[in-house]
Amino acid sequence: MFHVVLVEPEIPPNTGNVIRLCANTGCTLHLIEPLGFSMEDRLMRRAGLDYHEYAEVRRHAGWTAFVRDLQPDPSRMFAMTTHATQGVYDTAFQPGDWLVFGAETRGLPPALRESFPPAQRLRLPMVPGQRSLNLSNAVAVTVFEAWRQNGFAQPGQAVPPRAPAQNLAGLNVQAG
Ligand SMILES: C[S@@+](CC[C@H](N)C(=O)[O-])C[C@H]1O[C@@H](n2cnc3c(N)ncnc32)[C@H](O)[C@@H]1O
Repeated sequence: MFHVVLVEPEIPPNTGNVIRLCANTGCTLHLIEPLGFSMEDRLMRRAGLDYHEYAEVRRHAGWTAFVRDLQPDPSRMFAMTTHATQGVYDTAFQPGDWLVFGAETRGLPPALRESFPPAQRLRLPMVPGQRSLNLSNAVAVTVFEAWRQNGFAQPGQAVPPRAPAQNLAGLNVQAG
């Protein structure tokens, strides 16, 4: 459905959780090296519960190699960062979009982050004073918002038309 891109992830269970999430939601996972662990790491495998057999996981030697080899459409790539003003919930996602996440302790490298147009740098809301979400949680809520917008379409299935959103009083409101 979507491409999830983890740039230089560091903590094995986070990547394991994301492998499982990608299997659950039909996303392709791209891991941008260097990784902070071995793919054989026990904690990563336990979190992934061998879901890597069900998720497509591709490794890339670095960001440059990733872009060169896959040539993702730059207009459909989104950098997930706390250094953004555009909200995930104000963005319209399409099947095949590329959702790019930074490393646990460092986030996205500033030069890479700044290479995305401001409208494609997206932030998840947090209450004031919070630094960031856990990486695998950030991936999960972003993928589910993007998937929700696309009617939870299944692989090989056309995207169902969006039903009008309803407010709490049950009145139709304009879909955002
Ligand atoms: C644990 S966070 C990185 C924290 C890092 N110290 C920083 O300041 O960016 C790991 C990744 O999760 C994603 N993330 C976490 N919280 C986020 C938020 N509120 N909005 C958007 N992305 C977020 C980003 O891709 C981030 O690079």
